[in-house]
Amino acid sequence: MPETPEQFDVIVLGAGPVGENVVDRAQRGGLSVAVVERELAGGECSYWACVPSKALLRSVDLAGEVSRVPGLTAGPIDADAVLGWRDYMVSGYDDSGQVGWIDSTGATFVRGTGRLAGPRTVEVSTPGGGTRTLRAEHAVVVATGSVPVIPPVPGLAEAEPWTNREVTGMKRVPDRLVVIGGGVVACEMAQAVRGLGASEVTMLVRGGGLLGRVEPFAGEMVAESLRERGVTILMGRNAERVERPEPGGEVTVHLDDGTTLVADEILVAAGRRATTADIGLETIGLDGSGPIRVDDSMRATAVPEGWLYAVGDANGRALLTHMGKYQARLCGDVIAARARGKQDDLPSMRDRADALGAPQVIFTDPQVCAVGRTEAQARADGINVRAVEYEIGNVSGAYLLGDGYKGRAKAVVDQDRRVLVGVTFVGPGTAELLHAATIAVTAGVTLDDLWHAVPSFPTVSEVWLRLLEAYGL
Ligand SMILES: Cc1cc2nc3c(=O)[nH]c(=O)nc-3n(C[C@H](O)[C@H](O)[C@H](O)COP(=O)(O)OP(=O)(O)OC[C@H]3O[C@@H](n4cnc5c(N)ncnc54)[C@H](O)[C@@H]3O)c2cc1C
Ligand SMILES: NC(=O)c1ccc[n+]([C@@H]2O[C@H](COP(=O)([O-])OP(=O)(O)OC[C@H]3O[C@@H](n4cnc5c(N)ncnc54)[C@H](O)[C@@H]3O)[C@@H](O)[C@H]2O)c1
Repeated sequence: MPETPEQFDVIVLGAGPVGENVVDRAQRGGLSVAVVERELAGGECSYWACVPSKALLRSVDLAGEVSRVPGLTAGPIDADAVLGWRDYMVSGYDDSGQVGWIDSTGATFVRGTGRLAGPRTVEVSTPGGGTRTLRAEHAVVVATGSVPVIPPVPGLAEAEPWTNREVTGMKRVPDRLVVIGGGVVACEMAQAVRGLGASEVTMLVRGGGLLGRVEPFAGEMVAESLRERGVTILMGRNAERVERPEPGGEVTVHLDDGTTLVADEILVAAGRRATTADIGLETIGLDGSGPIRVDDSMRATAVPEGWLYAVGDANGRALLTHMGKYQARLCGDVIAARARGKQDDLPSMRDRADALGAPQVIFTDPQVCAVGRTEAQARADGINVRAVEYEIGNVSGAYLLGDGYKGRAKAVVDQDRRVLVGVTFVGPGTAELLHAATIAVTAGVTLDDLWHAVPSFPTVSEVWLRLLEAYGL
């Protein structure tokens, strides 16, 4: 006899940071929620991405800062201690704290791999080999995140390359590392591995620059800094073939210019794809070949009756934890409102931030902090643009931070509305400047109003004043 499905108002597939936030908001909205997780509650972000990568970078970043301050010398970094700090920050890869938090919300945590089995139904294969069938009265929310893309280079998959999981979880620092990619993961991890003691780190960058989605000068400044730290960056170079005859032994990478590199490990940081291929989307007429398209309330556009939602990396809007969590908050609220027949289109219930351009901090030294559009994007969008730039090192607050401070700021202005549509800061210690820019871009604060937001002397924030002056105020 088929078992009776367990009934919930909402089923969330995936308990990463994004799924957890849907749980929180839907529970607060008075709905019963089940959340299904096949690995660790907390997701990629907590154990193999944001948290461990920033834990590994912290001492490297601080050593760079100390080296710029006269009278201080950074001692050698104790890599084992840093790896221990990383283990602490990921709670020893134990999710009992996060599961305890989910329990405390009143939601039902279900450990296992979930798959859609027709409309509103999720089948969970549990670790003990059993199956549980869950049925949602109101909504199923896909929050399954993303997985790394392994390019189809002959021999690469067989060489068991490192991905974000192995590099953030490394037990010891490899002496020689080859990195495929020039994006965010590649830059942050090249800096960490080199800073923690690798003697050779070589990046293979298929295009002509690093960090393709931000202003070009940001990639150039990060490239210069990585080179100064001893990282080799091969621009326009591709791996053609990879060999690792002995599992765990040396890796040989054959490049497209006929040369070879030999390393202890090879890290693939070539982008990610949404985890949608194996979650049963075909049972509801979707193909699972990419991110799930959603409207601004996170509802899947291709599903009749509107019971399927997708948030975070799974919808492909912005592969960033804070953006996924923002989507999750509004998604949980929208589902609760719709379930109760309440107004579901309050201003807080639609995604505006992704279209404006998600804020992002890249934790290299220099940090790269950007929100809104780049100048090129703004022009392509038909905005009447004028961009201004300023060397952050000329601001008193920056040069007081240490000798040879290098940084640059750029503001992209919509001349017709006299508002900022994009801001980029590149420089040490600029991460905390970004939120002011995010507020200005999101709220459409005019330059004439910004003029009255007086930055304190001597802080790096005085760069705001200099940008306005560069524009002509
Ligand atoms: C190295 C690295 C560093 C990063 N650093 C930052 C950073 O500093 N700041 C930032 O904002 N972003 C960062 N990111 C991006 C960030 O990690 C992601 O945007 C974020 O994790 C997305 O959250 P999510 O909940 O959508 O997905 P995930 O964190 O991937 O969680 C999805 C969860 O769903 C589960 N799941 C998947 N399929 C199923 C299934 N069928 N059944 C049950 N459970 C399932 C998974 O096990 C996982 O726990 C980084 C990414 C990487 C790779
Ligand atoms: N600090 C942060 O906010 C942070 C940190 C790490 C990751 N993330 C997020 O995680 C996501 C994934 O990061 P990522 O670095 O893997 O992706 P990415 O999209 O930033 O960079 C991918 C890189 O791989 C290269 N590439 C793609 N296919 C290739 C191929 N076949 N051969 C060689 N090179 C190839 C691209 O040219 C690019 O340089 C990003 O979207 C990012 O937003 C964020």
